[in-house]
Amino acid sequence: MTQTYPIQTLNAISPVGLQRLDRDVFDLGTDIAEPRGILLRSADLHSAPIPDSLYAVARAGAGTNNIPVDDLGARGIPVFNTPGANANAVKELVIAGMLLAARNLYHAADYTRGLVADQALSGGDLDKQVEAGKKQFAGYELPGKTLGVIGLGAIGVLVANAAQSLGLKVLGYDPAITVERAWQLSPNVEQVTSVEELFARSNMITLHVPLIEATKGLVDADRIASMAPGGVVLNFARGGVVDEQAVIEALDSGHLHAYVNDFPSEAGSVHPKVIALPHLGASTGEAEDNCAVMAADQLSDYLLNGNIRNSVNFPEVVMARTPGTTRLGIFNENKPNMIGQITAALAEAGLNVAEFTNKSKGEVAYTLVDVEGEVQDELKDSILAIDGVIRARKIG
Ligand SMILES: NC(=O)c1ccc[n+]([C@@H]2O[C@H](COP(=O)([O-])OP(=O)(O)OC[C@H]3O[C@@H](n4cnc5c(N)ncnc54)[C@H](O)[C@@H]3O)[C@@H](O)[C@H]2O)c1
Ligand SMILES: O=C(O)[C@H](O)COP(=O)(O)O
Repeated sequence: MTQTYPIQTLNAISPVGLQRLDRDVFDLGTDIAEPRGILLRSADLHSAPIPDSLYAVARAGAGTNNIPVDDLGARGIPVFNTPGANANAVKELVIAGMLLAARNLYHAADYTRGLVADQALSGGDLDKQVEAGKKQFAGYELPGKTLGVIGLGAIGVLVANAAQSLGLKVLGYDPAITVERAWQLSPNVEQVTSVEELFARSNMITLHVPLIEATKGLVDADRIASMAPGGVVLNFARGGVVDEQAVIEALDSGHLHAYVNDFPSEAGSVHPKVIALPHLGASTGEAEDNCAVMAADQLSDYLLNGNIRNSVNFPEVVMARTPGTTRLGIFNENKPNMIGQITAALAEAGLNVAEFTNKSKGEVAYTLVDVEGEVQDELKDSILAIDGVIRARKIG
C-alpha cells in the first residue's frame, strides 16, 4: 500500500501550489491532528504545539520569524521557505511607496475625496478648490535623490536595480551578500561598508532584511538623526526592524517626511505622516502562485525523497534516487565521528551503501543514504541509539 502523508495547510495557499500535491499521496486539510507536513504563510507557529508526527514545515513566502526555526531544527524538522518567489511583488510595492511619499499621493487623493464626500463640491467650485489646494501636495522627483538599500537579497537587489533605473543614486549595505546576488546587482549600485554611512548619505532608506536578533530596531533615533532632513523610511521587511517610536518622533519634528510600511501598529497607523499598508507585499496572484508552487514542491520532495532545498535550518542536500535501494534520512549533531558511526551501523546490519551524502549547517548535519538489501525496523533503533543522532527516517 502506498504511504500517504497528511499535510496541514494554514492561511490561504494558492490552489496552483496545492495542485502540485498528488491527492493519492497527500491528504490536505486545515484541521489535521497528526500532520507530516505543515504548509503555511504568516500563521504564528510559536505558540502552537508541534506534534511528534511532523516531518517538515514549508513557508510559502520569505520571512520565517513566525516559525520556531531553531526548536524545529533541534528536533530534526526542516523549515523551507521560497526565496525570491515574491520578490518582484515586493519590489513593485516599494517603488510605489517611494512615489507615494515623494509626491504626497496618499494625502492628495484623500484631499480630493474630501472635497466631494465631505464638502459636497461640484462643477466649477470643485475645479476651483482642486487648483487652490494642490500646492500643499507639491512633491519632488526621484532623480538626484539617494536611496539606501539595507539587505541585498532577493528583494533588495531588485529594488536597488529598479531604483537606479529610475534615476536615483543607490547605496547598498549587506555584509553577507551572496555571490549570486552580487552578480545580479547593477554595477551602478554603490556598496557601502557600514550602516551608519548608508543612513548619513541617504534621502530614502528601504529595508530588506529578515527580522532576527541582529536586525531588531536597526532603524533607531541616532541613525534617523544622521539622515538629511526630509527623509523617508520604507519598511517592507518586518515591523520589528524599526524603532517605531523613534520614527514617530522624527516625523513629529519634521526631520522625517514619511514612513511607508507594511506593518500597521496602533500608534503608527493613525499618524498623518505614516502610510501603513495591510501586509500587502506578497499579495499578488503571481507571487502567491510562485510561493505556493515552490513550497509545495520542496515539501513534497522532502517527504517523498528526503531531499532538502531552501531550508532555513538545514543544509541543501539533494541526491538522485538509486534504483533498487532503500533511502534513509538521518539528522545529527555536527560533531566528529557521526558518519563513521552511521556507516558502521549500516555495515552491522549487512547493508551495502550505494550512495551517501552528508552536509552540515551550523550545529546540525543531514545524511541521505541509499542502501542495498533488506532494511529491518531495528536498524532505525540502532541509528537512533548513536549519541548525537537527532532523528532517522526510512524514506522507502
Ligand atoms: N512585506 C512583505 O509582504 C514581505 C514579502 C517578502 C519578504 N518580506 C520580508 O523581507 C525579508 C527579506 O526578504 P528576501 O526575500 O529579500 O530575503 P533574502 O534572504 O533573499 O535577503 C535578505 C538579505 O538580508 C541580508 N541581511 C541579513 N542581516 C543583515 C543585516 N544585519 N544588515 C544587512 N543585511 C542583512 C542577508 O545577507 C540577505 O542578503 C524577509 O525576511 C521578510 O521578512 C516581506
Ligand atoms: O515574508 C513574506 O514572504 C511576506 O511577509 C509575505 O507574507 P504572506 O505570505 O503572509 O503574505
